[in-house]
Order: sequence, then C-alpha cells, then structure tokens
Amino acid sequence: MQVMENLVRTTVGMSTNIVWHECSIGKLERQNLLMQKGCVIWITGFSGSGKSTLASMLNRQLHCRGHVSYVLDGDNLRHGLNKDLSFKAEDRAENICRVVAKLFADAGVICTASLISPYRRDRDACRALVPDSMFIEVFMDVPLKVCEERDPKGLYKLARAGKIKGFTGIDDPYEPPMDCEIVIQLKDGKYQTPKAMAEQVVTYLEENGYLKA
Ligand SMILES: Nc1ncnc2c1ncn2[C@@H]1O[C@H](COP(=O)(O)OS(=O)(=O)O)[C@@H](OP(=O)(O)O)[C@H]1O
Ligand SMILES: Nc1ncnc2c1ncn2[C@@H]1O[C@H](COP(=O)(O)OP(=O)(O)O)[C@@H](O)[C@H]1O
Repeated sequence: MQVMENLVRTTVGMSTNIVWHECSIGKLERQNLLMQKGCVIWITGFSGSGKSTLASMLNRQLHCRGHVSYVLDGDNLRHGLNKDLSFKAEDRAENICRVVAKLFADAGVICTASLISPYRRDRDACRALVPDSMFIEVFMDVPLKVCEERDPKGLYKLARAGKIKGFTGIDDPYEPPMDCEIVIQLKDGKYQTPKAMAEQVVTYLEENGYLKA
C-alpha cells in the first residue's frame, strides 16, 4: 500500500495501483429513500426443491407492497456472467462468490440469490462478505426423493442414467445449513404452497425491520 497526496494506492488480487473512491451518498440515505433495508436473501437447496418458485413469488409479494427487489438465479447467471464455470467443486465456489448480491444489497435492494450452493463453507464465505444481519439464509428443506419425483427438467433422470456426472444429490454432495435464519419445511405434514412459503419470508423481513427505513 502506498500513500501519495492523500490517495491510497493498493493492490487487490491481480489489480495493481487501484484507489478506492467513496460515494457522497451513503447506505443510510439510500435506505431512507427506498424505505427499506437492503439485504441478501440466500435460498439454498437441491435442484427441484422450489428455490426459483419461492424467489419469484417472494419478489412478486414484495413488489406488490411497493418494495424494490431483484432476483439472481443460479441457472440464469450461468447463461451469462458465470457461463465459463462448470459444476466441479471449485467452480461452484467461484459461481457463488461471483454472485453480485452484496452490491444490490448495498444499493438498498432486497436481493434474492437462488442457487443450489451445496457447500457450507461457500455459503459462509458469502455471508462473511456482507455486513452483519444483511444476509438471510433460507434452506429449502425438501427431501431429495421429492425433488427427484418432481424432476421438472428431467435432469435427475439423466443423472441416474449416468448421462450427467456430478449432479447434486446423486453423485455430488449437498451440505444442509446447520443454523440458518429460515427453514422452509412441511406444515401439518403437507408441503406449503408457493404463496405460503413467500409469506413466511415476508413475515421474517417484517418482524426483523427490513421493510422500513
Ligand atoms: N451437475 C449439476 N448439479 C446440479 N445442477 C446442475 C448440474 N448440471 C446442471 N445443473 C443445472 O444448474 C442449476 C444449478 O446451478 P447453480 O448455479 O444454482 O448451482 S451451484 O450453486 O453452483 O451448485 C440447476 O438448476 P435448479 O434446478 O434451478 O437448481 C440445474 O438446472
Ligand atoms: N411449494 C411447492 N409445492 C409444490 N410444488 C412446488 C412447490 N415449489 C415448487 N414446486 C414445483 O417444483 C418444481 C421445481 O421448482 P423450482 O422452483 O424450479 O425448483 P429449483 O429452482 O429449486 O430447481 C417445479 O415444477 C415447481 O412448480
């Protein structure tokens, strides 16, 4: 690190001689304008567990209440920003840490990231990137058997037939959270509707002060 005329030049990774610029508008001002607290809602679970369904319904509910929200979906990110990444463990880790949810949350947006994110250490690394209490981890506690029966894209069938290698839950691991903010699970022995799942998350946001400045 070098200091020259009040400018601090530094090196981060491969970026040399870079200087951090402070913005004149801070997080609190953005929060007051939007009347909400930016945060990351991180939805993790098997393929077919309902991550995208919950993300979509949740964002519809937030939008209807006048909140600014955005969805980052693993499948969608892999169509662009993350298209160079495979499903091997190190690429899944890179896939997750490249997710720009932190920036959205800093901008004041309620940002939903919906990714399998199978490894605990990768999710914890993401949590560590955002300030305290801005990271809300949601676990889709849906057994593999149910996800496999749903199989809306036919991927489990292909994985069972050995046509997709390293498929989460079949021949690749999934580590459920040990302690997360929200667990979506059976209620009265039945799966909740997408509307009820989204309401559970909205209630959490309301009770924890995210839906006001
Ligand atoms: N090998 C393997 N394992 C798991 N999933 C696979 C695989 N290959 C392709 N797909 C499809 O990719 C979607 C998951 O992408 P993610 O970016 O969320 O995965 S990860 O977080 O990097 O593990 C996942 O989408 P969802 O069903 O929405 O979870 C699948 O459609
Ligand atoms: N709460 C639910 N009850 C019943 N079916 C659901 C529910 N949530 C999702 N599904 C269905 O399960 C399948 C997988 O959902 P999806 O949201 O695509 O999962 P993921 O994003 O985790 O792969 C879809 O066919 C969807 O309609």
